[in-house]
Amino acid sequence: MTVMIKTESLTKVYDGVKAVDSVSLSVGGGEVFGFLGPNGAGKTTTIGMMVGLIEPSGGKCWIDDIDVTRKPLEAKRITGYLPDGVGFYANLSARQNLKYFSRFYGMTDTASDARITELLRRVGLDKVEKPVGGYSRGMKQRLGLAQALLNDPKYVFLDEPTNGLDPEGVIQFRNIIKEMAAEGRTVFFSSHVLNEVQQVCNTIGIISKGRIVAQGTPDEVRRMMRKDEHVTIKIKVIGTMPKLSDSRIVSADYVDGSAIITATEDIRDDISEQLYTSGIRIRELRLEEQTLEEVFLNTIYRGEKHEV
Ligand SMILES: Nc1ncnc2c1ncn2[C@@H]1O[C@H](COP(=O)(O)OP(=O)(O)OP(=O)(O)O)[C@@H](O)[C@H]1O
Repeated sequence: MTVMIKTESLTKVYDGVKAVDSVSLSVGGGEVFGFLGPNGAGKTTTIGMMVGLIEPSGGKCWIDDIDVTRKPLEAKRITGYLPDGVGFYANLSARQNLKYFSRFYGMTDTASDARITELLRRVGLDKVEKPVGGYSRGMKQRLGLAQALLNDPKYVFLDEPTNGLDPEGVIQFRNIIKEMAAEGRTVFFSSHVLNEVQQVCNTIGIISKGRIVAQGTPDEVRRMMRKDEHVTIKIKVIGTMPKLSDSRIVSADYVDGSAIITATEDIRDDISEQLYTSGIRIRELRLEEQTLEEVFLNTIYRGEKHEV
């Protein structure tokens, strides 16, 4: 897959502290990329630099081979952006708000009217006439999405789009993201909720304290993060489980015919050999897979903030 969004050592320093620290990411065309990290990790700042709103202290970002720092206007033409906490004119309707934004894209009235009608229908706001001031958070988010799609962008950046939405709103949003991907758009969206990201993303990047700590498909990230972790092995035998001796065992819990072993590496073959030699029959011997949730939680407590 061709890489269409790329950052290289993207860095932002605020008051001597690196809010974003050498972030290098690559996202393939048509992918849905989940940018995952806890509050304050640097997601908004990274996206701000990627959409040309925040000037980086260092590093580079390309969208579709356009250098965003050097040609921000060119990049904005093919980019849609839903900021965290999107703002609208409270006394105008959804249509009037979108009409106002469409002027920034230099769209003709006929073109924008047709596009706005289609987008309002898509986000389920075509029948709502009241001013946006009376909208729920979910409705405002959906209107924000329509605004982000006004210029029919190839690249869509969504900053915490499901934050504060009720479960039904989250499902609607997820479906719209899937639709956008099916239309061939590349979607980059941030979240601090792992489940959100797992449901719709082909690839994910985890940011913690300004640094990327893992990147790849959900499976790859799981494996990558597990590499320097201890492994957990579950054993069940017929009869009594004997104590095992192996210098790579970090801790062990023995209960009747079973044991849970934490070791520095996968030692199942050696365990199997030991049990076999002692004449013990194995009923179960398996490696406990770490869930992506556990990987995420372990990861976010690891990153270090680097002083300049
Ligand atoms: N304009 C600014 N001036 C100074 N510090 C800032 C500024 N913007 C962000 N920061 C700091 O940079 C760090 C990263 O913030 P950022 O908003 O990018 O994180 P985030 O992952 O988007 O979190 P959240 O989900 O809470 O918005 C935080 O420590 C924040 O306080």
